[in-house]
Amino acid sequence: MSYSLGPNQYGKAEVRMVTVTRSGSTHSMQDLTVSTSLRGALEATHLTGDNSDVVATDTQKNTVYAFAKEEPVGEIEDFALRLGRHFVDSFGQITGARVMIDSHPWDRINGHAFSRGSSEVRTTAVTVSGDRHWVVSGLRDLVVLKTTGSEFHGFPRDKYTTLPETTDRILATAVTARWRYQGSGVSWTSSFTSIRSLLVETFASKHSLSLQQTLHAMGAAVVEAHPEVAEIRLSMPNKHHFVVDLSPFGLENDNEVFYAADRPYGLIEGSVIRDDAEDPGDAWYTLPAF
Ligand SMILES: O=c1[nH]c(=O)c2[nH]c(=O)[nH]c2[nH]1
Repeated sequence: MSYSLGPNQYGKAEVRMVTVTRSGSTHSMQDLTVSTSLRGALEATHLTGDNSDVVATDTQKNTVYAFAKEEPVGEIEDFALRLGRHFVDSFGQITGARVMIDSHPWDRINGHAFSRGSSEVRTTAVTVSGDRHWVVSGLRDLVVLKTTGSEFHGFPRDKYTTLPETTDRILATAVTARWRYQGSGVSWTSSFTSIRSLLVETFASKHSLSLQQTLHAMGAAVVEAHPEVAEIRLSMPNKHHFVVDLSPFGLENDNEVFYAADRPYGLIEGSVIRDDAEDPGDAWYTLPAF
């Protein structure tokens, strides 16, 4: 029986870091979760335990904190690019680095006090390899709901089908979106802000015959308006709201009282890819599926 070492990577996952910058009595903060992951000539540690090429995950964590002090963190994409570039350029045996950052929102109360924002998270995953890099940004847990403008009917019925057809239902989901940038000179935050509003506005305004159709419309709106986006992937759980049967109580329920089920949920996932999208190269550097 023979075998060999397969693809591998290693790093520090979920480094929690809060930074404060002060401009007189007005303070600003960033609340980040940073994960680093390195690839390269790392056979020795796996095969013999020789660690001479292993940049310790503890060192990776320290680098995150030190970089935040040495230069303002700025936009998460730029911070991730600086970190990834550092690992690849500083260590000959490290050929690839992926830095993933989640940014957790806080709302300002006054100059130096904040309240935790929604559970929505802004994300980026930057991969550096040789002298190339890929930036995949997105968001997670963008929870949206509409009380009308959603139908679901025309699906096949067999002996296991009980779902009634509907021409008016609640549609709710928690959007995870990731989009791969192409080209250069992207203004990360303005691109993010515009993409986020397109997702929200399309969800709200597009009359829905299925969550699949809504997902595709949301992705298409982004790709149409943003030439810097090569591809967008969306993962959208169908947060079912079932009309409660009130007939046992002699009451009619005219789409007014719902049971908000938390599981199971339909999970609708899909992507929209620009026809002339830049090739992301090596499969390792493409997005994980959804
Ligand atoms: O928008 C929907 N898509 C489905 O595929 C599906 N399946 C289901 O039971 N309800 C729904 N709703």
